[in-house]
Amino acid sequence: MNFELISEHGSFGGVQRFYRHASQQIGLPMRFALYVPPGGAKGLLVFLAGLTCTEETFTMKAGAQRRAAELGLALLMPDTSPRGEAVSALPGATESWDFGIGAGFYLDATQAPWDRHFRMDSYLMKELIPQVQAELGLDAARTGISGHSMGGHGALTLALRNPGAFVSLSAIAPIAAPSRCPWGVKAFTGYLGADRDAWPAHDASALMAAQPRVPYPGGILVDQGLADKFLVEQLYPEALESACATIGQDLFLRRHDGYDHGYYFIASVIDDHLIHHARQMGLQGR
Ligand SMILES: N[C@@H](CCC(=O)N[C@@H](CSC=O)C(=O)NCC(=O)O)C(=O)O
Repeated sequence: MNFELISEHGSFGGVQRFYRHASQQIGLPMRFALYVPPGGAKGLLVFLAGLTCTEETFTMKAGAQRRAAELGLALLMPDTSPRGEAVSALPGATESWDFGIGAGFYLDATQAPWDRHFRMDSYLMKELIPQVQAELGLDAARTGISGHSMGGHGALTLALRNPGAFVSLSAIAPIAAPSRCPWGVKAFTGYLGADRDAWPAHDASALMAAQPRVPYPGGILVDQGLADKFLVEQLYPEALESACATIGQDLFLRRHDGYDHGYYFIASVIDDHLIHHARQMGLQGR
């Protein structure tokens, strides 16, 4: 494996590792975190983090390792964008927290100068996930994807753009209709261009409404806090709800009073997401 181990830490009988590797797709070094449960992985959950996050954020703040260990789930936590001097030097890469570094939006940019390194879709789907699956001896039937906010957008869009790549799908407070919200409009304009014809292919609600068949017959789990300051302006869960209803996709959209957009909310619902994925993989849930 061409992964350089940065650190490893015992965790609930398994091991939490942090790696660096030279990414062919990104053209730069990338970091990621991988939790391997005791006894080896029976399944793999990819969790994509949100704006401003790194591979450390979900790993250190969500508290997912305890239940992952019980379920036999490995957890893969990628970074949220390319980083380094070559990226920091790009105009606009560091000026705001919702674009550029820490804000890769899990797509392949088509617009210069972003198209050179901002290739998070190809990085994940053609490079990192296949390499980690091979390392763990797992295939798509034992791989699920989830994410938070921008990462929820990433999980939904990568799953819908790549039929058969994942057996299970969930999201926490996802950006569900990026073509309609300020975060998404800014990212899509910068990375994909102002021509909106290119946007529906990266918009979860548009993708869902266009599915020729129900993509996740076991249902999709989405949790949303109602005290989330980004809910009305940025997230649009009702657009995903409507799109799922249009094609007959079961969506378990749970709205929670009193929870905001942060990691206290994620930590409060993450066990249910791990169980959802384990069940879809045919692993025994508690
Ligand atoms: N700096 C921002 C807040 C940024 C923020 O809330 N990021 C979220 C993801 S938002 C959508 O993708 C996050 O997960 N942050 C990491 C954390 O540890 O909470 C501001 O000033 O509002």
